[in-house]
Amino acid sequence: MYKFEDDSFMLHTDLYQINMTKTYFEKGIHNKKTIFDLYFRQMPFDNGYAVFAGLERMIDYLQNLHFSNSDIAYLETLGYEEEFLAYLKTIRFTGTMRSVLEGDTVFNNEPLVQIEAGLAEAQLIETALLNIVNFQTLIATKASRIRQLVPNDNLMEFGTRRAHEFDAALWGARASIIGGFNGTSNVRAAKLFGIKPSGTHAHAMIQAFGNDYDAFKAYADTHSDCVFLVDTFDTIKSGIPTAIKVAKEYKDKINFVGIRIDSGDIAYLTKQARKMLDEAGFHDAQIIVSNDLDEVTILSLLSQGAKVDGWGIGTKLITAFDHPALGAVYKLAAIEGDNGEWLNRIKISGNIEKVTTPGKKNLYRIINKDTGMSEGDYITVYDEKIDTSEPLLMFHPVHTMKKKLVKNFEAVELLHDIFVDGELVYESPSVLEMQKNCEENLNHMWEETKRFLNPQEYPVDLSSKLWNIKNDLVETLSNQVLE
Ligand SMILES: Nc1ncnc2c1ncn2[C@@H]1O[C@H](COP(=O)(O)OP(=O)(O)OP(=O)(O)O)[C@@H](O)[C@H]1O
Ligand SMILES: O=P(O)(O)OC[C@H]1O[C@H](OP(=O)(O)OP(=O)(O)O)[C@H](O)[C@@H]1O
Ligand SMILES: O=C(O)c1cccnc1
Repeated sequence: MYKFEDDSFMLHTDLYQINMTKTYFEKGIHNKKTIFDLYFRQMPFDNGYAVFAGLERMIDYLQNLHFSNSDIAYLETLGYEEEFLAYLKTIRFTGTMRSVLEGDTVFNNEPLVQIEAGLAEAQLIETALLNIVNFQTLIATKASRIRQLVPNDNLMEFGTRRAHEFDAALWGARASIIGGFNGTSNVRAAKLFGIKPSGTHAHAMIQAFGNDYDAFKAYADTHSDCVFLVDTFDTIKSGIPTAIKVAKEYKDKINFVGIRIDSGDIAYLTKQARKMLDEAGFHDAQIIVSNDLDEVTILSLLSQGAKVDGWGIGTKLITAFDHPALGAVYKLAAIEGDNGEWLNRIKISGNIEKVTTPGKKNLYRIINKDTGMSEGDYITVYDEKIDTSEPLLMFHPVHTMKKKLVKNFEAVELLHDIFVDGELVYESPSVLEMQKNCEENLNHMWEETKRFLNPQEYPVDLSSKLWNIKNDLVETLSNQVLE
């Protein structure tokens, strides 16, 4: 299908990255060491936390980073010169990558991924890294929001048909599992990522047989686990009674898992369904619902006392319907000076929240040892030591009068070495382990951070040392502009 057998992801970048690389190369600064930070500024869905996802794909991308022959030949047709192309051919990822882990709860304005690499290398990978993290983190976060509402129910991701093409369906399914879903209808995702495939059947099958009874029987003849879709003609008058009838006729010949309702008033219908199934003795039969569900409809259905055991959620999850982009950015924080020292770099903005935090940094989660709960995240200069034997002063980086003194705490490092000087030193766990990691992270978060609506802002603070460095740099640069 693709025209080039050696197509690579290297050109999955914005043209301006290649143009900047050309400038760096021709000016001889392409190998200067740099630090880039990847972070987002606004909490998605106005949620109190986000769930990080995308690391495994970033690793795969960086491991295979190279311009293929056809990439180079294509760039030649765009007019890039031979010497520059010869240099591009040599590019591999030889830098150091540090990252938070998949399933970690993360927050705005903290470095999630830190790349320490030559300027050209670090620049060229920006677009792909953002492309991966922005989507996967968004979907994992939405999945986790849904999971918080129904901690014990079966959550199935049904979105492939409405996803923004194949890749979104695949990686979105995986992200949903990291955020807490039990299974996905996408069989390829299940195969590739070792996750649970889940599914029932569609109206087409009932239509093919012409009536509920023949269709359910046909399904029962050909499967042991049976979930019957009961809303094709009339849920109360035909679908549910017929499902019960077939389940009684087949008794132990099938495992009557339950029914699915995909239209109508879900609160009313599930209450009726529960009554009818219970009266027939099928107390364990599950009621699964679907139809354009999201957090808001689920919350409303719960408040109406809907009787639901399983939720199939597609369109609104896989497209992150109410907040379609995370908005993560990738900013240069430091560059090597002529004598090998780090020169801090900053991007000034009229909006104080958008001013970048300069330099090579470390990120810690401050866990209160008395409560086991997280007091906030704390960003330091990379070689700064946190003295856990002394109380720690945490203060809001913009509204500095908001402060607290934390005692008896531990500082857990959140950025892990993934590549060191080009060598992969990290092995990704299974997707289910990532889901477990997410649950464990959430166990350290206060309910006030996790609540669905208007959560409390989670502190992401700078150490005094880093705060001073940032403010001094802002001061110096704004004075320069004035002069
Ligand atoms: N009791 C309820 N309270 C709140 N929302 C509900 C309730 N029951 C269903 N919904 C939601 O209302 C919307 C109904 O959409 P719509 O009118 O398109 O469905 P429908 O006509 O019942 O079914 P369809 O068009 O799929 O055959 C869906 O998003 C559904 O999840
Ligand atoms: O509603 P979602 O959250 O996206 O979940 C997936 C939907 O996909 C199927 O519908 P189908 O493609 O047959 O369309 P329809 O039910 O909207 O007619 C299924 O019956 C669900 O309703
Ligand atoms: O298995 C199902 O019921 C299913 C799968 C995809 C989309 N809608 C429903």
